[in-house]
Amino acid sequence: MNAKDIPVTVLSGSLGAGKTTLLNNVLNTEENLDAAVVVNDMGEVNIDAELVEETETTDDEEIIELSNGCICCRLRGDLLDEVGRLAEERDFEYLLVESSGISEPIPVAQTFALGYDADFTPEDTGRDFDPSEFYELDTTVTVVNAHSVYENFSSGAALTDEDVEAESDRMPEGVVMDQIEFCDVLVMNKCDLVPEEELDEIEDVLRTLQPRAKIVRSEHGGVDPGEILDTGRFDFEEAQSSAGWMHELEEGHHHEDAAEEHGVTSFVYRERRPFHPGRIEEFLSDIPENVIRAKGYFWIPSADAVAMGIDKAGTSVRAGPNSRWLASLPQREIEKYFEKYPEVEDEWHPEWGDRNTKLVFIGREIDAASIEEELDACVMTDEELERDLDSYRNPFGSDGQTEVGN
Ligand SMILES: Nc1nc2c(ncn2[C@@H]2O[C@H](COP(=O)(O)OP(=O)(O)OP(=O)(O)O)[C@@H](O)[C@H]2O)c(=O)[nH]1
Repeated sequence: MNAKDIPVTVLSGSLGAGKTTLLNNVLNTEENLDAAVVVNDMGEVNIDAELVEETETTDDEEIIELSNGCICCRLRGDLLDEVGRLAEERDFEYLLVESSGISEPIPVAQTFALGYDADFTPEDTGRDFDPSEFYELDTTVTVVNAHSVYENFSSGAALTDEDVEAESDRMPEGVVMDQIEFCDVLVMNKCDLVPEEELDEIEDVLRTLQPRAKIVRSEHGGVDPGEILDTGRFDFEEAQSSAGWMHELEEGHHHEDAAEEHGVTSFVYRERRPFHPGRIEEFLSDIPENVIRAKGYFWIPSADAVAMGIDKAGTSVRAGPNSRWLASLPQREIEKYFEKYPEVEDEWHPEWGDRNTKLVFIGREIDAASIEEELDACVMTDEELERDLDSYRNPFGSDGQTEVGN
């Protein structure tokens, strides 16, 4: 193995701020980028990793998924385990870690900066591996949604730290503030959604909160890879002197799972039968407010060849064609796919093939049972399924994901 330290970039940012978009952008911009990627998602199903995988990854890239927990707490040992395994297996130039929207950035950074400590000994993972031997924390990046900063502060009043605290309560992660305060690069994403003349003000707010970071504006995560990879910006001494970092050192890692601490829960909805297009459209235009984020895909009969994706971030709900169902391809192609991914064949439905619905909901104190009930009511009845399926209207168009409702 190479003794050289691999620079690590840790991406943080609130739910839906655009971390995955930025990650994909960076992976696709630079040809032959020799990077390994760790994606951490809160839900049981790692939709983020699926979304990252959908974009073309070259053989040079490897994506590790860590699901159902957050890498700053419960999955911290797993993170160490995986990056240890990676370093043993092969050489690569960069390690990119996308933490879940609710991860506290400090413990994640500490994992790389300090390696094991008294609480996380190699014995915990049965591995004699200290990440700081092979990795060097290089850049901590926080992606913020410029639009939500704008929406919260557009009253014209002076912008204070309290405003941001208030915003982070709403967001609903008190973590947002930590994420802004603790980073080397602050990506102000979704600039396209903010009036041009407001951008400077938003940047001022962010700079007040985080004078040390380099602020980079972006639209759809379009950031030059050089801004976040191997920048050498992480400064252990300086980071250590920041209040949050000290606090974390003193507290140790016995904090609750960040998810529970902030009342954030998630659940997955799965269904084999299609949704009635009209009813699911209605559901999507009226998703309960405490659902902060919804992601995934569903099937409606009127769009037989394509899976409909949904993406809710803040008040915006987008839905529309996402990717083709395998079942719509020629049999020969399907067989080829089965050879490569036998698990897909295992789940194949005799009539519908791979068509199915998988939706992840993340929210603050969400009522999973009632959402499930509402979705169940969107599923087509036996009677409806007997009709000619092509006769159903597709309300989501054929042009990618577009805004639903209001
Ligand atoms: N208008 C606009 N939309 C954006 C921009 N960046 C990302 N989006 C959209 O915002 C939504 C959320 O983006 P993601 O990249 O999935 O966000 P994320 O931070 O990875 O989300 P989580 O993993 O759930 O925390 C998607 O629908 C993106 O297409 C942007 O700059 N402008």
